[in-house]
Formats: sequence, C-alpha cells, structure tokens
Amino acid sequence: MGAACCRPTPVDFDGEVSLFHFVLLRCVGKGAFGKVRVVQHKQTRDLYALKYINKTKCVKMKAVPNVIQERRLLEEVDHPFIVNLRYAFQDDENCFFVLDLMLGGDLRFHLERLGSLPEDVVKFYVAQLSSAVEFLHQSGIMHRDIKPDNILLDERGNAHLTDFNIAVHFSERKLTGVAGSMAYMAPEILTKRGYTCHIDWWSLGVCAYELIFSRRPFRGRTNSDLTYSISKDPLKWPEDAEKKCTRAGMLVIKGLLDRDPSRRFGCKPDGEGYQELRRHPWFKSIDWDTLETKQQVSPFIPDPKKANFDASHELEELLLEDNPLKAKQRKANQDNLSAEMRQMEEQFTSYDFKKMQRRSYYPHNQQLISTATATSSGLASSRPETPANDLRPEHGVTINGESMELQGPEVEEMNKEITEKEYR
Ligand SMILES: Nc1ncnc2c1ncn2[C@@H]1O[C@H](COP(=O)(O)OP(=O)(O)OP(=O)(O)O)[C@@H](O)[C@H]1O
Repeated sequence: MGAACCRPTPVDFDGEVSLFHFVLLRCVGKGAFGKVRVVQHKQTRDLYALKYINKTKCVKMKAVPNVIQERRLLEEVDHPFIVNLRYAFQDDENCFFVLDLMLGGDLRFHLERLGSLPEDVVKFYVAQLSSAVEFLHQSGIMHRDIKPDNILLDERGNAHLTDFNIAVHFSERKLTGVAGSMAYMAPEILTKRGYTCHIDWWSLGVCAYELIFSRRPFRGRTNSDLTYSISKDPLKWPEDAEKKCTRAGMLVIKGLLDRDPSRRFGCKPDGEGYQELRRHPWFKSIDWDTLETKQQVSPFIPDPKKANFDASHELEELLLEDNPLKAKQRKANQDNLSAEMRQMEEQFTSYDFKKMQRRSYYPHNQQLISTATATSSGLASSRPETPANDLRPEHGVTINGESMELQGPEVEEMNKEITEKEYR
C-alpha cells in the first residue's frame, strides 16, 4: 500500500501536451528570458530542446507580443534547415517551446573557438541557410535577425536558422521599424528607406564574410559610425583574403552585400534570385537535391566528445537555481491575471506537431495550416497576407534611443548583439 502512493501519476499522452510528457535533462543554453534544456518525450523517447520563458520576466521586459508572435510564426514553418517547433504549451510560470534539438552548438560558439571557418564549410552553410531563407520568404516571413548566434548545428554539422523573436510577416508594403542586430542590418533598415525580406540576404552575406575572415565587413566604434559604414563604406577585403577565400566566394559575398536590393543576390522576385544563387559557380560542388534531404556529408562535424555549448549553464542550474524547473499542475483559478498575463494565457496556445498540419518544405506534407491548427490557435485559417496580423506594429518600433548614442567599450558589445526588440 505504501508503494502505491509513491507510484508516479500516469501521464495522459492523448490529452493536451504539457511538461509532464517530458523527462528533463541537462541545461544547454540561456536566452534573454529563460533557459534551454534537453528533454526526452516519455512516450516516443525522442529528444528535443525545451526553451522556457518565465512569464513574469517576459511581462517585465515587455516582450509578451514577441513571444506570442514567435510561437505563431513557428507554427507556420517546417524546413530541414530551420529549428522547427514540435510542441508549445504553458503552465502558470512559464511558456514552453519544444524545438528540434541541435547538439552541435551555435556558429558564434564555433567562430569564437576556431577563429574562422574554412571557405568550403561556410559555402555549405550558406547553401543550407539560403534554402531556409528562401522557404521563409516564400512563406511570407522575414527573419530579421540572421547572425552566427542564431545559426545552430545538429550533431552531423548541418546548419539551422533559429530565434524567430523579431521575425514578421511581410507584404508588398515596406516596413520601416528598425529591428535586428545592428552589425547584421541591411543599409535600407538603417537609412529608414523602407525594407522588405531582401534584408535577410544581406545578413547572410555579413555572416559569410565574418565566418571566413573572422571580422565583419562593416565596423564602427559607435552606432553612428557603424550606420555610416554599413550605408556608405566600400566593401573591403582583408589583405590575406585570397588565402582564405576563392574569387567565386568573394563574388557571392559581394553579391549578397550589394546595397541596392534590386541587384542583391537572392532578391529577384518569384524565387529567381534564389535560383540564380544556386547556379553560381561557387556552389558547383553542392548537389542541392541531396543537400536539402540532408544526405550530403557536412565538411564540418562538431566534435561529439566535446560539449558544443557553454557547460556553465548546467552548473549554474545545479548550483544557483533556487526555483528549478518542475512539471506542475495548473491552478484552477485564472481570474486575477494582469492584462499581459491573460494575453499570454489566451494567445500562447498549445501546439502538437503530430496533431496539426502546417506549411511544410517536405513535399509529402505540403499544405497550408489546416483548419485544425487555425481553430486550435485562434488564427485565421490561412497565412496572413499583411503584417496587420502581427502582434507588433511595424511602426513605432525603435532602436533603444539611448543605446544609439552609447560610446566606448559597450559599443563593441552592442554591435555584437543589439537585440533591439520590437515592442508596442
Ligand atoms: N534547439 C536548440 N537546441 C540546442 N540548443 C539550443 C537550441 N535553441 C537554443 N539553444 C541554445 O540555447 C541558447 C539560448 O537560446 P535562446 O534562443 O533562448 O536565446 P537567445 O538567442 O537569447 O534568444 P531570445 O532572444 O529569444 O531569448 C543558444 O545560444 C543555444 O546555445
């Protein structure tokens, strides 16, 4: 009888997904609003990354619309080179994203560890990421924050785009809100001329340059210097550039870093820009069909014996976390919630990729979000055509004004990562 009371409560896998469905494993990362840890689904035994966001912190940082928007956009995509959403749910304390697990670390981590990456590795990643970027653009979504920190490797060394925190839908109407990480921002964002999805191709060019030459193409000690450099400085190559990159590679990077979006690589309408890029001689060694089915062997395989992430996150979780993550039943009474908490409660809806269909890259699953998804999430039954359905307005979005004026050592850090979030 005594034993019976210690038996774990059986998990209802047919019911709505919750933290009870997962075994919590090690901590692998820390984001602005929460942590990321490896989890295993108790029924399927599949491993995933669980990203959890503390609701109170999220309200304090005025990031509720971003989190809801990220959840909504992720529901719309499924691509081999995107860190796809598999489940979403919430409890009283946290919002949870269950994502494809990437055990190979992010490209910032590898760049810092190795100094730079060989050209053939970068070419492989640019090819994989351009497939993801094209898919997003065909789905009416621009990412707006492509940078090495947001590119994650799986254990076989395939690159995946992540962090849809400031991604938005786009339409023919250009956006003017300044958002992204400044060093990777296209000139048309900074000069406020209005921009569209072409900005992602520019950011990919900045990443390729930085990964090969271990410095960024445009730099500045202050934000205004950086803005000037991005919008006016001629593209320069390091003195030893030819030792690190072929002429064809430099031509692709130059094409991606064209200030005129109508000439920039990748940007011609109706997918023609992407097709042109694929046909470029630099990519001669890439077999695009086997690339997109992940049958090609990556020229860089992360060392499986080394942790490809900062081990201090796990240590911090073990030693310093006074409120460790634990599956908890929800409170029955949700009456006294603040407006923001209620918004999260209502709009951060549950998601289960096994039960809901979505727009997929994979041809056998190629369809727009089904009515089932739409009903469950309270969304319209097809992808919104304009940013009007986005939670965050594209106007009134500012880079933190004070940050723009910062001088000195903070600037370098900020240039590395100004995560200008869009808030109401
Ligand atoms: N799917 C994943 N698989 C493995 N590790 C991940 C995954 N997603 C994130 N991580 C790790 O966790 C770290 C934090 O990720 P997260 O997206 O929460 O933070 P962030 O980049 O600051 O984003 P945000 O701005 O949304 O908080 C990443 O740098 C990465 O090392």
